[in-house]
Amino acid sequence: MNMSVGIDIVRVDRIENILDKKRNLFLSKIFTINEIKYIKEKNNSPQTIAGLFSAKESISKAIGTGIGKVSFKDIEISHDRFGKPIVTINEKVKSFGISKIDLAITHEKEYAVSFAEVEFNSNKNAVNIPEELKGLLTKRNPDSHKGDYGKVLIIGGSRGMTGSITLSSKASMRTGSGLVYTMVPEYLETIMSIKLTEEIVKIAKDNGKGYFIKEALEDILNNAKGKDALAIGPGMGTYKDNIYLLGEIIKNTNVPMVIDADELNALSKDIDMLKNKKNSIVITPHPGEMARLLDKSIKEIESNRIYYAKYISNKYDIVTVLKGNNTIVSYKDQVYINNSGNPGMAKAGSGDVLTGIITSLIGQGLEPFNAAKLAVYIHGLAGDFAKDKKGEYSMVASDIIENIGEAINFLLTNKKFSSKLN
Ligand SMILES: NC(=O)C1=CN([C@@H]2O[C@H](COP(=O)(O)OP(=O)(O)OC[C@H]3O[C@@H](n4cnc5c(N)ncnc54)[C@H](O)[C@@H]3O)[C@@H](O)[C@H]2O)[C@@H](O)CC1
Ligand SMILES: Nc1ncnc2c1ncn2[C@@H]1O[C@H](COP(=O)(O)OP(=O)(O)O)[C@@H](O)[C@H]1O
Ligand SMILES: [Mg+2]
Repeated sequence: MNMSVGIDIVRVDRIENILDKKRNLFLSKIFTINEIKYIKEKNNSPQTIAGLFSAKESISKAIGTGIGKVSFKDIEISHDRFGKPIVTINEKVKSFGISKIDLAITHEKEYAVSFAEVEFNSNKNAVNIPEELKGLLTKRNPDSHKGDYGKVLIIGGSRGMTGSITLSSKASMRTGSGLVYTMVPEYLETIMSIKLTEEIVKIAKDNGKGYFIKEALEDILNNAKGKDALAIGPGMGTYKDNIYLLGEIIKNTNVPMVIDADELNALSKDIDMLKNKKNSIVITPHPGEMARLLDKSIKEIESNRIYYAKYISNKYDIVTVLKGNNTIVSYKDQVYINNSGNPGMAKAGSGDVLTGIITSLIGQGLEPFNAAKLAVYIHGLAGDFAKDKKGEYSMVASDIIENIGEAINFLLTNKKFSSKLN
C-alpha cells in the first residue's frame, strides 16, 4: 500500500480579511453546499472556515497534486457525531487511485492547522475505473465472427503523412474492430499496402497528386456505404478540396463519424456544415484545433476548457473531445474529465491513435458519447502502461497502440496481464 501525507497551516486573520472583502464569493468558490451549512451552524466562525480551508490544502498536498489538478470543491469535509472530520471525494479525485483519506484539524485563536493522510491502491496504475465507464465493454461472445464487431472506414493520409492514418487504422484493429478499411489517395496505395497488414487498403481517385481532391468524393461515399463508423482527417494535409469533401460527406452519409486533424481545420472554414449531419459526429480537437474552430486564442481555450467543450457540443449537437492533459469529453450538458495518460503522450501521432480507438468503439455499437469517454480512458491508460515500459521520454504513439490490449484487459478484469510489469 502507498501512503502519502500533507500538512497545512493558515492564519485565521488572513481568512477574516478575505471574508470582510468578498465573503460570498470566497465561500461559494471554496466550499460545497453542505460545508457552507456546517459553517453557518458554527456561527460563521473564522477559525472553522480557516480549518476547513487548510484541510483541503493538506489533502491536495497528500494526493500529490496540490490545488489545481484537484479543485477545492472536489473535496467535501463533513463530521461524524463525535466531530471527527470525514473526507468525501468525487469520482475525478478517486480516479487518482485513492482508497482512503484520514484528516485531522486543529485551531487556536490565530492559526488553523490540518494534517491529511492518503492511501493509494498498491498498484500505481490501478487507477479506479470511473463508475460511468464500467460495463461499457463486455466479453466477446464465443460464437461471434468478425462481422459482429463493426466495419470501420478510416479516411486520410497524403504524401509525406502516411504515419497518422497508419496509427489510426492499427489502433482501431487493436481496439477490437472486426474489419478496418483504410482509405488513402491512390498515389499512396503501394506504400500503405506495405505498411498495413490486417487492415484493407482502399483508394480514392487523386489524379496522381498524392492528396484528396474533389473527384475522390464518389469513391469515399461508395466506401462509406454499409460501414458502422468512419473517421476522417488524420494526415490529409491542408488542401483546399478538404472543405468541399467534408461538407459533402456530412451531407450525404448516415454513418456515425469522427472528425480529426486536418478535417477539423477544414471544418473551421465552414463550421455550419455540421448542421447538415445525418448521424452522430464526434470531433477530437487539441487546443490548437479548438482555437481555430472557434476563432479564439489557444490561451482563451485553455483557460476555459469545460466551457468551450460544452459550448461547441451544445451548439452543434455533437460529441466534443477536447484533448490535452485531463481531456474533456462533452455532449449536451454532460461532461467527463479524463484522468489517465501522461506527458509522454505529448508526441506526434498520439491523437491519431485516439481517433482509431473512438471509431472502433462506435463501430462496435457503443453510443458515441460513451465510445468517446471510454476511448479517452483506454488511450490514456495504454499510454500509462507504455510509460511503465519505455519511460515518458522514449515512448511513442506506436507504443500506445501496443498497450491498448493491456488497457482493455484491465477494464474487463481489473488486472494487468503483462508479467514484465512491477
Ligand atoms: N506521422 C504522421 O503522419 C503524423 C501526421 N500528423 C498530421 O499532421 C497534421 C498537422 O497536425 P498538427 O496537430 O501537428 O498541427 P496543428 O498545426 O494543427 O497543431 C499543432 C499546434 O497546436 C497547438 N497545440 C496542440 N496541442 C496543444 C495543447 N495540448 N496545448 C496547447 N496547444 C496545443 C500547438 O501550438 C501546436 O504547435 C495533421 O494532418 C496530422 O494528422 C500528426 O498526427 C503527427 C503524426
Ligand atoms: N501532457 C499530457 N497528458 C496526457 N495526455 C496528453 C498530454 N499531452 C498530449 N496528450 C494526449 O496526446 C494526444 C495528442 O493529440 P494530437 O495533438 O492530436 O496528436 P497528433 O495529431 O500528433 O496525433 C491527445 O489525446 C492528448 O490528450
Ligand atoms: Mg491530431
